[in-house]
Amino acid sequence: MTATPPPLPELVSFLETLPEPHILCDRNYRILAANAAYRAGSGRPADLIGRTCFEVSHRYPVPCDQAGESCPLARSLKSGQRERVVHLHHTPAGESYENIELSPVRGSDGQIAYFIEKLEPLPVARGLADAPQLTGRAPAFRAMLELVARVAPSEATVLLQGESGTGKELVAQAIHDASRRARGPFVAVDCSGLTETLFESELFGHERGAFTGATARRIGLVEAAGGGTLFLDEMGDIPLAMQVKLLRLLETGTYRRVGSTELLRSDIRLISATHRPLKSLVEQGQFRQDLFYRVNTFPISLPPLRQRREDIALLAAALLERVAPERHLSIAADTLACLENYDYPGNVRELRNILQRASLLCDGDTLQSRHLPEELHDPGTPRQAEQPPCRSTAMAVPAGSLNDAELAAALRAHQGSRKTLAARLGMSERTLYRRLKSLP
Ligand SMILES: Nc1ncnc2c1ncn2[C@@H]1O[C@H](COP(=O)(O)OP(=O)(O)OP(=O)(O)O)[C@@H](O)[C@H]1O
Repeated sequence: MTATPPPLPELVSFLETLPEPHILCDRNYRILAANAAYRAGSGRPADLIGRTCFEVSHRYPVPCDQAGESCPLARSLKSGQRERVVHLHHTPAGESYENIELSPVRGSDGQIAYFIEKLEPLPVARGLADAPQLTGRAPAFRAMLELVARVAPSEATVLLQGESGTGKELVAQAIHDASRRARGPFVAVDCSGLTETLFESELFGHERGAFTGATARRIGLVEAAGGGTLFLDEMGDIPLAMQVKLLRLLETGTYRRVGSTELLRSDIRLISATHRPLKSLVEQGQFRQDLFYRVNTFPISLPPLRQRREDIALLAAALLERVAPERHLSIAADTLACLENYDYPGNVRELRNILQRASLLCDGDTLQSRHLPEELHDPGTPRQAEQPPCRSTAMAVPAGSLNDAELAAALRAHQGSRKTLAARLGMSERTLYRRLKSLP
């Protein structure tokens, strides 16, 4: 390793004035200076200077890129320019995602001599269990979070794509919370099942007398979201005729209330979500191509839970705290194995519902595999066949520990298909049909 000349005192005193936490590193990852904001919030070791950034922030013995993470310093050395990444760091508040911006500083010979690293917490996500926030640390989750961190501060229109229950609404809220509009409203609209007329008046509002039943003037959701974010969930379900009006809103920033000729101006950022690939809807003529290009400016794919199984234990702990906050339940090892081995067609929502149900069935303080629904015991699928079935240590709960009244209530509250209802209740479709048939 080549010795690095001590940094100019002017550079160190400049960093000292910056309000955000900053450190100065050399090419060999050694910390040469840390500003007051970093020291104040750090709780990090007092003997920082001379230690490496990977050891202090990650407790890694080797640079991040050798530990399977992207290293902004290595990237910046290669690209010669500023690099940004999201990293999971050890902080006094536990593990926390941080937005890192690394800028190279060149010496008089034109070579990179130092790096200035700015570290800002990404308050919307946690690596460890923390109730309402996005939880996860799997590579697929981190890649998604990196995109969230990049796009949030901009005004770009975002399209979230992912299966039902992967956390699209949570991510939309996270983008809003990390944006300049965070103090403004976040208005979520479920576009599925809205007819054209209902959609138009919901979105744009209506004047008094605009149609039968319009007894008073009503502002629309676009207006309600003014200064904030409008989240359109299930974008693929918007009727074709409404797509034109939505496109006009996005292109010109203007719209009219139903029954009015007055042109109103909107100040919204649009985030939309879909579980159906919009591109194929375009090919089938069900979605306008021009609108597709307009909303697809910054697409983000949310990984299904089965593609981030390593997060299941972490998520289960976080979700259990949410569904049974007072009980501090733990999960038996074989039960966790069942949970980790299941495919989750309903994704994180299904995991949450499975845990909610299990917590109701469990009288003690440890969830056992007999508290899980039959699907998780069923050694039918190829993946489950690879491992010993969970049945070995536990007695399966008869399908449908929900009583008839609970099942009927769930049916009334559910708006999607029977398939998603079955997934949400943690039972097979077959069982659901059988139970529904026998309802009094
Ligand atoms: N990464 C995550 N960390 C913690 N909770 C999560 C995460 N992802 C999803 N959840 C939880 O899972 C549930 C479903 O999430 P959400 O409603 O955001 O999914 P969705 O993709 O919008 O679903 P749908 O397509 O059916 O509308 C919520 O309770 C949410 O809080």
